[in-house]
Amino acid sequence: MRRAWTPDQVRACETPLLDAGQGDALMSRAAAGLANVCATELRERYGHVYGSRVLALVGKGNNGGDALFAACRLARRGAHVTVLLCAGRAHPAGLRAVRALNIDVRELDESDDDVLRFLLCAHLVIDGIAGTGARAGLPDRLGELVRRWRGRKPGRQLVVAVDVPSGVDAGTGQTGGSAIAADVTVTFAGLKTGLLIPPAARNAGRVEVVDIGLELADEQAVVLAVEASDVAALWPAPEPSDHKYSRGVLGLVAGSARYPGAAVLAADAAVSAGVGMLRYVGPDTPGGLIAQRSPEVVAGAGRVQAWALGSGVAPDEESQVDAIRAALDEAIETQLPCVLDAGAFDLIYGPLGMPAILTPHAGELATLLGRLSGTIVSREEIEADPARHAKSVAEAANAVVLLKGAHTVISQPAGPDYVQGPATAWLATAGSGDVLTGVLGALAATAGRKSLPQLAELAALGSFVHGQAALLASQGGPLRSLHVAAAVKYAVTELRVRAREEKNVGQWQL
Ligand SMILES: NC(=O)C1=CN([C@@H]2O[C@H](COP(=O)(O)OP(=O)(O)OC[C@H]3O[C@@H](n4cnc5c(N)ncnc54)[C@H](O)[C@@H]3O)[C@@H](O)[C@H]2O)[C@@H](O)CC1
Ligand SMILES: Nc1ncnc2c1ncn2[C@@H]1O[C@H](COP(=O)(O)OP(=O)(O)O)[C@@H](O)[C@H]1O
Ligand SMILES: [K+]
Repeated sequence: MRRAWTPDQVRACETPLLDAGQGDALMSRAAAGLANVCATELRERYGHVYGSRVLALVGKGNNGGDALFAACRLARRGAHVTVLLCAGRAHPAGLRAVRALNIDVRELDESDDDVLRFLLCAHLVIDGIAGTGARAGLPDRLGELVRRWRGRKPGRQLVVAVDVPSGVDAGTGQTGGSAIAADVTVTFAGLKTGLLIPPAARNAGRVEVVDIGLELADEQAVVLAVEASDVAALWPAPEPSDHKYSRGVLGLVAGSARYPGAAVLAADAAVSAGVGMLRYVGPDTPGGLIAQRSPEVVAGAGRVQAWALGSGVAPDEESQVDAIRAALDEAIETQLPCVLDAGAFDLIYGPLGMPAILTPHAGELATLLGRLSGTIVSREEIEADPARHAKSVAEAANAVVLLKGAHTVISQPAGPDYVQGPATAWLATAGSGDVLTGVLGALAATAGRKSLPQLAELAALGSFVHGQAALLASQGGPLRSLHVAAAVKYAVTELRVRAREEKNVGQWQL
């Protein structure tokens, strides 16, 4: 599991060390780790550190201090370093150190063309403008220069951000008007929440963590991300004594005459994800299509351990809307977990009476937010701060909210958020959300876990595997949602086999 902590948590962890006079040692470790990553990246991209042109952008805080000490280390290894002071002042000891090495130090009072020339000619730009102490957005002139640089940036140029990309809010993940887009972010002690949360997560690039001797407690992390090594342990697997009913039956109310495909895709995905049994509730179209494609599926209502409701159900499809209502009533009575999508959102007016995962995209989240809390928010506003808006709906609906998008944000009323990064943008195609509903439904039915924190973890697991299946289906090119559904089986199998091989254990020992 990847874990992230708020800047305040990291600061609280630093304080005792700073009080004990360890500040210089922390910065020295941070700078050493940063310089090592920069050197490795330079060697990989250009073959050498010696002779490479490095530009360090330096703000007035400790983030700039890290950049200055790292710049010294690179200069000692033969790099041609230029320092650009972006805020007039800079970390005094760091500045003394670069001056002692006769490193070229410039200020932002150079002309725009000169600053742009420095930015465009460097092999490596180190972004030490601002770190965890900063707000979103860059100061006006700097922001404008960064925008112009981004528009003309050479493809091979490397940008390494110190701790967080400048211009992002290290806590909330907001980016303001302008921010640095890094290839690599070298962060200290542990990930800051803004490195996982979109839109800032897009600016971070690959994130490397440098150990500077702080101990952040795993259980206090507030943003998590499921990764490949978690799947084998978390994915519900049958015991030798299991049968189809003990494994878990999923009820699916999805699809309609207008949108039959949604039901076919969700059913296919649930079967591919290894549900004990799937019961499909709905009209002959799409019921007949499901029977043709997935003969494992049983038609008609019956006892289930979870419901997946709403994909491809239009509000005027009365019989399907009634079936969703009946399933919700049953779920409230017996506390069955439900996965709610699309057409099921129209039936949510307040806190839900059963454990549930809602799977809106940004437009659907905007509608839910309006209905549940009277807040009018546009799709764009949600995309600029998805974690906050997902949390509002999670609280108002007392449910897990999985907000779909390039990054998937999973929020719950109390407990950590999860953010799953994009696996492949080819997944942005019709029907891929219906596949996700099927995967989540299968997990809810077979995991036997229904507290909201457990459902949030399952939602993150389902989202991660959905992405892995998309990678298998895509192979770097276009994909069909139907193929993503089929690939769910292979994604789970591959990750389980890999874990078995790594642990060198037998078939039943995971
Ligand atoms: N405190 C420590 O012990 C350690 C801190 N480290 C570094 O220190 C950083 C935090 O240092 P600071 O608290 O000095 O904070 P920053 O280096 O983020 O600087 C904050 C200052 O930048 C200015 N600023 C605010 N928003 C800005 C923006 N959007 N663009 C440009 N400038 C802006 C403000 O005047 C603010 O005072 C961390 O991110 C990390 O890089 C590391 O050296 C490791 C040890
Ligand atoms: N740019 C993107 N990169 C990666 N994944 C994406 C991107 N855009 C959308 N997705 C994912 O694709 C799926 C789309 O779901 P949804 O919007 O419900 O589509 P549909 O209703 O057609 O099934 C979600 O899982 C979402 O997270
Ligand atoms: K930075």
